[in-house]
Amino acid sequence: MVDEISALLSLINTSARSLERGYTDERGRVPSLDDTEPHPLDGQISSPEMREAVQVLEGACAQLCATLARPNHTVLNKFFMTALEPSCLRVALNCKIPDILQHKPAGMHVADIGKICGVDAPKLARILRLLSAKHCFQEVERDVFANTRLSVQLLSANPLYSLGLHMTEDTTQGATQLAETLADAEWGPSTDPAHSAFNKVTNQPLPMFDFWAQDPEMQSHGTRFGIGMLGWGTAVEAEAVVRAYPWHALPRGATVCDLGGGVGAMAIALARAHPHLRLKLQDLPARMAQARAVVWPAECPAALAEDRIEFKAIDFFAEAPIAGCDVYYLKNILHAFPAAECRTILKGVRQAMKPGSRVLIHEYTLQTAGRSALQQQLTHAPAPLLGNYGAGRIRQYHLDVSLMVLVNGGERTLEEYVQLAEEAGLRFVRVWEFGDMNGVELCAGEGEC
Ligand SMILES: C[S@@+](CC[C@H](N)C(=O)[O-])C[C@H]1O[C@@H](n2cnc3c(N)ncnc32)[C@H](O)[C@@H]1O
Repeated sequence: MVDEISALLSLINTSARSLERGYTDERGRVPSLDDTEPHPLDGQISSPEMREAVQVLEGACAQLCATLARPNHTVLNKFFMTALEPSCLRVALNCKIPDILQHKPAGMHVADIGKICGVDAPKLARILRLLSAKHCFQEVERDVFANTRLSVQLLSANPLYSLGLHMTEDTTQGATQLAETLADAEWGPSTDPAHSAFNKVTNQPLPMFDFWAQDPEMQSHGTRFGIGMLGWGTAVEAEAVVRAYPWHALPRGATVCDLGGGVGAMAIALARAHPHLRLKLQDLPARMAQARAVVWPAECPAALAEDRIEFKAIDFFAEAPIAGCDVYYLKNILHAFPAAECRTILKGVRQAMKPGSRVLIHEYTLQTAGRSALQQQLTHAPAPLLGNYGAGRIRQYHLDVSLMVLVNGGERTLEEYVQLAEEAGLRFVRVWEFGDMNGVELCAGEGEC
């Protein structure tokens, strides 16, 4: 045990020093929690070294604390009581407290904050104090609160604010019915997206996205989810794929179909970084209209002017995507659907492929205990950390269960993706590690791949 503790301390030391060096290389200073101006690195995709160091640091700190603290203490602190945190955060978000505290480096008395947002000041102080204990806000003197490096991420202009509202409301409320949903004889084993904990709590029969689209009172939830997804993408550094996959090796004029690409967040990143590619964006008609008329003219006019982008509406359950593309890219699509629907989508892609086409599925690939031949291809944490980095990669499991709560969906393991692909006539080529999520590359299952 002493050896394990020394090894964990050594991992903490090495990873923390590595992060310190990563920051100081850029601007000569490690950011402080009190900083309310972003560090230049905050808006950039992390280097693989810094990303790895954060995962090791978080995993090792959590493992060390779980090892050395009394177990009943840890169960209370890390599992039971944390359930209150989303509710406290929701109060702060509803009140837009980060906005209220903006440009107030010396802080503001809670009596004044309470007056602006109409919440009882003594109660608000207790909520802000709890959040301050985790560095989201700081109590600079008694009852005077200021922003921190974390709370400025929740300014209402930041898409993370919308994500926070969605998670602290839709997800948190839905999660209260998870145990009841799993215990339900019909809903427990069901893969119907309308048999979710979210449906139990909202007591209505539509899958979440349809409910938001069809009920006028719920449309704001759909809108904030859409904005929130931009915040999610930035926080999880989804754009790492733009540099980490060898798009540059594709010949000039090679075609990439972003299937279910929404308004094109990823296609825009690709079009900007790799102007030699021709992009095809496919999604439901409303998204295509929004992409063509609003998003691309503002975000990527060069691709429009140079005719490097084509928009084509699709229902991927009813038809195949544009035929003959070099790469079919599917990000965060399959995790929302049961296996039968995924096979339909992938068979459509298979039908559209030409010899040499590739499919790139960009999702989390869940790491489980044990190391199958396929799982060997994923990076494993250094001992004595859990092989999956434990708390250092907790987001994949959080998202997996969020999907279960909201739409009865879920993330998959690499083995499950490979099986789905084979059932659709595709063959596994390799897995790419893009940091948070991974890319599962497939080819048409015949001839040379
Ligand atoms: C979670 S979003 C992912 C969007 C994008 N790939 C990304 O990662 O930002 C799922 C996308 O699938 C699209 N979608 C859902 N059902 C569809 C269908 N039947 N045909 C085409 N697109 C669909 C949605 O409109 C949405 O844009």
